[in-house]
Amino acid sequence: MHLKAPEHQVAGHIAKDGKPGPLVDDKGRFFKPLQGDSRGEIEVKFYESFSSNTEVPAHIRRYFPVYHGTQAVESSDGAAMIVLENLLSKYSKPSVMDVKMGSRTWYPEASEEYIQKCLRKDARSTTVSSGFRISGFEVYDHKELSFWKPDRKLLNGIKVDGVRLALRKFVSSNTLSDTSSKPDSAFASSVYGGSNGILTQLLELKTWFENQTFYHFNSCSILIIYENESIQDGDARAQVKLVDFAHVHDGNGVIDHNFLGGLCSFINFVRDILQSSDDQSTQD
Ligand SMILES: O=P(O)(O)O[C@@H]1[C@@H](OP(=O)(O)O)[C@H](OP(=O)(O)O)[C@H](O)[C@H](OP(=O)(O)O)[C@H]1OP(=O)(O)O
Ligand SMILES: Nc1ncnc2c1ncn2[C@@H]1O[C@H](COP(=O)(O)OP(=O)(O)O)[C@@H](O)[C@H]1O
Repeated sequence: MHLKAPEHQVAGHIAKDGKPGPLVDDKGRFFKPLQGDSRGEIEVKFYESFSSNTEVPAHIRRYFPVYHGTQAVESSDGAAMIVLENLLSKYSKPSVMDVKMGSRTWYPEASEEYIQKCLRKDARSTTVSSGFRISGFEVYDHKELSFWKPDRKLLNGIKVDGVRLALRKFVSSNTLSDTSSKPDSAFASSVYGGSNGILTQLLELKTWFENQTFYHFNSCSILIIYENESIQDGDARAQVKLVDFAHVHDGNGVIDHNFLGGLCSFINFVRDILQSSDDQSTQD
């Protein structure tokens, strides 16, 4: 089995200091190392529960990676990994964004030290103010014919205006590394809009989150993906997926207000960008 590091990982842990990072194979699978601190255990428990939960409707299940169990990976010194569907295996030039949901990324059961660390990051980013933060993104630049990724440390400190700009850049075709050029939002309507677009998918997820009380998705991310190879022919292949369940807890019959609030806020940002790009094209 030939495994390699994923080409388009936009956030999260990577192989460092002797610790394994995620890997992908050529059969469409993504291997995520089981993290210590009970995180790996929690994530496996979530996937096992979710996979067998017959009350999750099929149209919601499609927003989650398919789970293929766990496996010791020889080429990674026998490290235990969670085997998932590689969400990008069918994309050739994907643009990808990771949005960490919720106005708090900590939860009362965590250690005081961990809570303080999360609180600092939440306050410095738009987590507290807007209910989500952009953890990372990568976008294909159609002028430069290459991928562009903003610096993660800079991205962690952006405020509301920075989020609006990032969401525009994510759907723009012009030179993105040039800070003086205004993002053209050329693909806003094909990616964010339409009956298969990001907004429609987010709204479908929101309807489920308004009712589901099985899980509390602490510190979980939404991945947004689209294909640049076909976007200029109007085929965006836009997808919303949920990832990172290392801090999911039982919902115990209570709505996940933290995730739901962040999702509503994120929907408003996306809707505003769609609205302003519609207004712009009417003026042109
Ligand atoms: O260790 P750090 O400071 O890089 O923090 C990780 C975060 O990176 P950040 O700097 O916030 O972008 C990282 O955030 P991203 O997934 O990169 O958005 C995770 O929150 C990670 O925790 P976990 O995988 O959810 O358990 C975080 O790891 P822990 O701090 O929970 O170990
Ligand atoms: N199933 C998947 N398929 C493809 N890419 C993925 C998948 N899961 C995660 N990723 C990529 O890896 C990144 C980190 O994943 P995540 O589960 O959040 O790891 P961590 O727990 O280290 O934060 C995501 O931002 C995304 O780029």
